[in-house]
Amino acid sequence: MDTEYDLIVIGAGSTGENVADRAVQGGLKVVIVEDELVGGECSYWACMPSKALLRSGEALRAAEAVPGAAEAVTGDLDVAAVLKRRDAFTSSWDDTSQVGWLEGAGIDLVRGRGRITAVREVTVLDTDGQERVLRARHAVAVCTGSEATIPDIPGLRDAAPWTSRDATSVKEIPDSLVIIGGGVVGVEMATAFTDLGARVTIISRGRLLETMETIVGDAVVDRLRDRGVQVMLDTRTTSVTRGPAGVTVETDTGETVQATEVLAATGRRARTDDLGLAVVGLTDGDWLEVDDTMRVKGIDWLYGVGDVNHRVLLTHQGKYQARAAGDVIASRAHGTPVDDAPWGIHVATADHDCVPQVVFSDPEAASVGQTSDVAQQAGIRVRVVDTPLGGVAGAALLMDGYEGTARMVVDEDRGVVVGMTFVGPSVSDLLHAATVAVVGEVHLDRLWHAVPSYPTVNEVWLRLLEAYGRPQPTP
Ligand SMILES: Cc1cc2nc3c(=O)[nH]c(=O)nc-3n(C[C@H](O)[C@H](O)[C@H](O)COP(=O)(O)OP(=O)(O)OC[C@H]3O[C@@H](n4cnc5c(N)ncnc54)[C@H](O)[C@@H]3O)c2cc1C
Ligand SMILES: NC(=O)c1ccc[n+]([C@@H]2O[C@H](COP(=O)([O-])OP(=O)(O)OC[C@H]3O[C@@H](n4cnc5c(N)ncnc54)[C@H](O)[C@@H]3O)[C@@H](O)[C@H]2O)c1
Repeated sequence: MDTEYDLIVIGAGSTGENVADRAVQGGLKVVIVEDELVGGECSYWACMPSKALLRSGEALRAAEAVPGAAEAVTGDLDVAAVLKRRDAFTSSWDDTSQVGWLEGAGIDLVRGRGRITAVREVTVLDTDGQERVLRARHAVAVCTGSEATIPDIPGLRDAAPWTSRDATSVKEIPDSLVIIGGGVVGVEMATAFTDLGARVTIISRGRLLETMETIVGDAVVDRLRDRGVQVMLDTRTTSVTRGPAGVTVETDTGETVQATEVLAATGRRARTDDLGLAVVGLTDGDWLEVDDTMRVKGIDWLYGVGDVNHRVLLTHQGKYQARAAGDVIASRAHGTPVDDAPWGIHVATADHDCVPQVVFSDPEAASVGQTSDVAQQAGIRVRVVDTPLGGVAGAALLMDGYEGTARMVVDEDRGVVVGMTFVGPSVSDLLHAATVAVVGEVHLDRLWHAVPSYPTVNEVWLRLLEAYGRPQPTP
């Protein structure tokens, strides 16, 4: 195999695959280095298995809320079938098909642990202890992602805590699960393991889903409690001990929780510990600080793309960055013009204020852009418009007793939507229209002409515009 390439990509997760693909399409010779499974976290331990664990419960609840279908539901979830479907989505942790995709895309693969050992040089240590030195003519792209943190809570590390990987690859559902952390992983896994029959406690040091509008956390807390989950807010975990019967978790409110397993869902750290960053004057273990073309600040041949740059820890946003990075690496290699002005083809401008995200909780939450608080802190003159989703004909048809809320955040000076949040069943399908409105900075006057189809839940757009009020021509 060759040892010299135009571009070396370290990490074949969804981001690395896309950087490599775009660079090959741009005419570069590219190798990708992967230590575990081609496809990375999203395919095997994150998005896909977690959503597979959640989907069956969601489908069951949807059927139960529609008379006629509800009568046909005669039992509980079939847990074995749910896990089998999850295994199908992870290809039982076998990456053969994704390796086939790399081959088809013209990307060379080297398996092993990559480490930067000199300028534009990566040394790969394979599982047999053999080293191979690869050299890049133009660039190295670090796409090594992130991993779960285990917080410094007394006793937690010794209590064999689960991380998200253990939760999403679970083979046997524990009787009970205590989750530390009220972010996205905590909330989604509380939902999934409740669906799958575990008794769940979630301990959050603040609210749930704190980075979203408060309407989201409030709705999710109510629903989790309705479904028997013990939700402990504003509560710190002070110690964890494991005994023969499971774990005992102590908190600063004096409450104690006993459970079979404990899941640490307290965020992520960069996977850069053993990457040779010190060789190029950076600090091992740090996130990579990059510009909008994903180039590491101060090093013209090094790029950091996806989770590892800590801009936005989401698959779709990593892939978006990857399209910009793969294209700009090719342009810089060929000496062709670089379009790095805001919203140019070689930058990931949307990372700053236009990020869409769906949380697959019960009820679902979907948001894009700035929350009202963030917009206000940014100095925007904000008007917030809330409307209930249940009053929309499409929502009433979707299920009996539909409850949800939509919140529109308007920049009053520019007359555009800068943020949108939906919380309610199946709201993920409403999100992309909001993303287009926010990214496109579509003026509210023009949005009145974007007519939502009747009777779909999208009619909530009309309700929001009516609540905001239609500007009238001046006499
Ligand atoms: C439980 C969970 C659920 C999630 N659900 C969603 C979701 O529904 N939607 C969404 O958008 N996002 C979701 N995310 C976030 C998403 O998983 C990440 O944003 C995404 O996987 C990041 O992709 P990446 O390519 O940057 O990193 P990764 O997918 O982590 O890929 C990095 C790759 O680099 C490899 N690697 C690391 N170091 C080296 C090295 N030195 N040498 C060689 N190879 C190396 C790793 O083995 C890995 O394959 C979820 C995250 C979690 C934890
Ligand atoms: N549907 C999705 O898009 C999806 C699903 C899961 C994960 N993800 C992504 O994966 C990333 C990781 O998710 P996550 O939930 O682990 O992180 P997160 O940042 O969303 O939430 C972490 C939670 O842990 C709490 N926390 C942090 N340190 C703590 C400590 N020492 N003690 C107690 N609590 C502590 C935080 O207050 C927060 O509530 C997120 O950035 C998210 O975007 C996305």
